Amino acid sequence: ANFRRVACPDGVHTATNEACCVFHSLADHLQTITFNFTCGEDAHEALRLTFHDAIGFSFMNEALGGGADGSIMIFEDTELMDPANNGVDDAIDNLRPLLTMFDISAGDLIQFAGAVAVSNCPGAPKLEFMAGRPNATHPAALGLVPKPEDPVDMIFARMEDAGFSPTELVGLLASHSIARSDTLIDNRQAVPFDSTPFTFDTQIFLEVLLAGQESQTLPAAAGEVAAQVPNPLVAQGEMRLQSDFAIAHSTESNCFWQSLVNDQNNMMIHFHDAMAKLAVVGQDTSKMIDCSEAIPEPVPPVAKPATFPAGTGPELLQLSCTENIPFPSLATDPGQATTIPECPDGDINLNDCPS
Ligand code: HEM
Ligand SMILES: [Ca+2]
Ligand SMILES: [Mn+2]
Repeated sequence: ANFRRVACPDGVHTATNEACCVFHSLADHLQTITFNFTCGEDAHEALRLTFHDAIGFSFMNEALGGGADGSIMIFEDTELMDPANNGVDDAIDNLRPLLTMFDISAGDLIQFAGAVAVSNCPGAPKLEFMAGRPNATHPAALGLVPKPEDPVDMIFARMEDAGFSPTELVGLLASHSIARSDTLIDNRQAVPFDSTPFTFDTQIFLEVLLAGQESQTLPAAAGEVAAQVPNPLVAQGEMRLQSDFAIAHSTESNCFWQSLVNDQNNMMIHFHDAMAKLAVVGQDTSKMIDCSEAIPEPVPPVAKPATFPAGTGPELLQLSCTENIPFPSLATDPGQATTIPECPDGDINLNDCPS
């Protein structure tokens, strides 16, 4: 191992490899300006963007896309015609100015920003970052990004064609622990997928297993199935993606999904490993340089086991795994139905979030 560090041109940082210097500076900018060291909306959307760029790849036909190559930013006008990419324009708009401020490719920017973003979320693992993605020369074909209303076998086939098993997909879906929809429900923003959208915890794996009671619209929106944690008067309840529900119950993935409930450590490992793969889809890693050192140390997990949200309980569990795996015994949060915070600081009114 090379233990010498080089002094970076910015006069502030040192790096194991000169090629990593720019990422140390970029991390500072992302943290202080773009994300404000917070696991908020902009961080969530930056993480989502890593997937929507990288999944534009097909082993069956490599002409369809270059994977994690920045094409979604470089050819935004084309790729955003795919309805599966609804909403990713916000992340692209946030990040695009950095392309002119830092000497980096669009693909590197997207994957690096996602890895820095998630470090702000309590309980996220420290992700890897390999530098050196050449800029995309053509857009990815439309139709490569899974949609929540797609049949689960179609989703698995699409993921397999990009190199991911059902287990790896479940690992990636830990991301839906810090996720809210802006586009699926008419006239609604930031509808959360679990009761703790600013904490990278296993609540998503638990709450998707609870019997549905209420959808956000009647009938449910395309890609939505009813969720258990309802809309209290003061704020909005959560929604379930049809795809998360189907993946939680498919025989290909249901036992693994269920096993992640209250297993923070295993969730972190599987998310870490699958993200390492996702970040280099379509890339020749032998030509890349490991700049993981530029990723900030993540905020540690909150020391709280998974719990049934207030007003729910084990009687609502729908378990389809037929292997004899005991389900963890979990407490139920006390009090009236859970009110899900809308801001990272715990405020329940989206209009009051610090920007
Ligand atoms: C079967 C595959 C997947 C489907 C169908 C899916 C679908 C969706 C949908 C419909 C939304 C809401 C977008 C909106 O309305 O604003 C969303 C949000 C999100 N997804 Fe996924 N997703 C999938 C996999 C992934 C993966 C692999 C990642 C990981 C990198 C990811 C990360 C996120 C994040 C972080 C958000 C939240 C964005 C925000 O809060 O603004 N998703 N996903
Ligand atoms: Ca969560
Ligand atoms: Mn959003």
